[in-house]
Amino acid sequence: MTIDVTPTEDAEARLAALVELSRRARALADAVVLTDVPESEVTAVAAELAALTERLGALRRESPRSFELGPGGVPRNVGNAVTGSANPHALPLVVRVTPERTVRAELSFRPVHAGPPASVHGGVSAMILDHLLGEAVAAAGFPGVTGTLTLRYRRPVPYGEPLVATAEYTRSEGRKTWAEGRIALPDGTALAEASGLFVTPAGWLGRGAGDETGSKSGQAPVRER
Ligand SMILES: CCCCCCCCCCCC(=O)SCCNC(=O)CCNC(=O)[C@H](O)C(C)(C)COP(=O)(O)OP(=O)(O)OC[C@H]1O[C@@H](n2cnc3c(N)ncnc32)[C@H](O)[C@@H]1OP(=O)(O)O
Repeated sequence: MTIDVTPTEDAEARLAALVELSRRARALADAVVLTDVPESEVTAVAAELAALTERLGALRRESPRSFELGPGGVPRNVGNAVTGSANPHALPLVVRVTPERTVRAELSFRPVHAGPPASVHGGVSAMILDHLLGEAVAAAGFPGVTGTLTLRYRRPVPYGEPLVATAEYTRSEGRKTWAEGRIALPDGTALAEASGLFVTPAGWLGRGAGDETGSKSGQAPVRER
């Protein structure tokens, strides 16, 4: 098979193509869980998908893309399972830091996230809240990895409807930092609430967090403790 990727290809144009591919892959996943076409058609599509998967696999990376600096030195993580625009698994969640250093994301779950009838799987909500709480501690200057995460599911979380997820730092003690967050209806009605303890790995102190190779990720440095 001919591999149509050359070393001279513009990296940003290629990333844009991967973002579009991921968007279409998400639409495909929703089509799969909703389709009612006959078995022969399902089988034919599966065969086409197998061929497409083989084409993409002709040249593989060791692992998905991780933190990197985009245009203008802005850090990004396009391969992330929650926020990665180039990861079909991601919503992708777009997280904004408010002037008060809380974090906020507008989101809408899709049919592929279904758990109980007509609502989102609790583990999917937990994944979103885990990430958002992680963003909140990072925004406060205490980036870390999740130590514990506690959820309270108040009401079924619908898919296909606009929702709002928010989170904020609450306190810090040594390398431990706590945060709280929730997924809510646009009117503020809480559907799922989370609290979490994040631990800053000792190796992150004194440099950009989440960067195993140094501070070039551009992430906020860890705050003095
Ligand atoms: C700009 C872009 C932003 C980007 C922002 C991106 C946000 C991403 C958010 C995603 C977050 C994830 O999913 S992270 C992935 C899921 N989490 C993980 O994979 C973590 C795996 N676990 C580990 O790596 C480790 O166990 C650590 C780092 C958590 C802890 O190891 P350690 O550093 O050796 O910790 P250790 O010295 O034993 O303990 C330090 C202190 O923390 C406490 N401690 C340690 N672990 C725990 C725990 N699980 N639950 C409670 N407490 C704990 C200890 O009791 C101790 O308290 P004391 O005695 O001092 O009082």
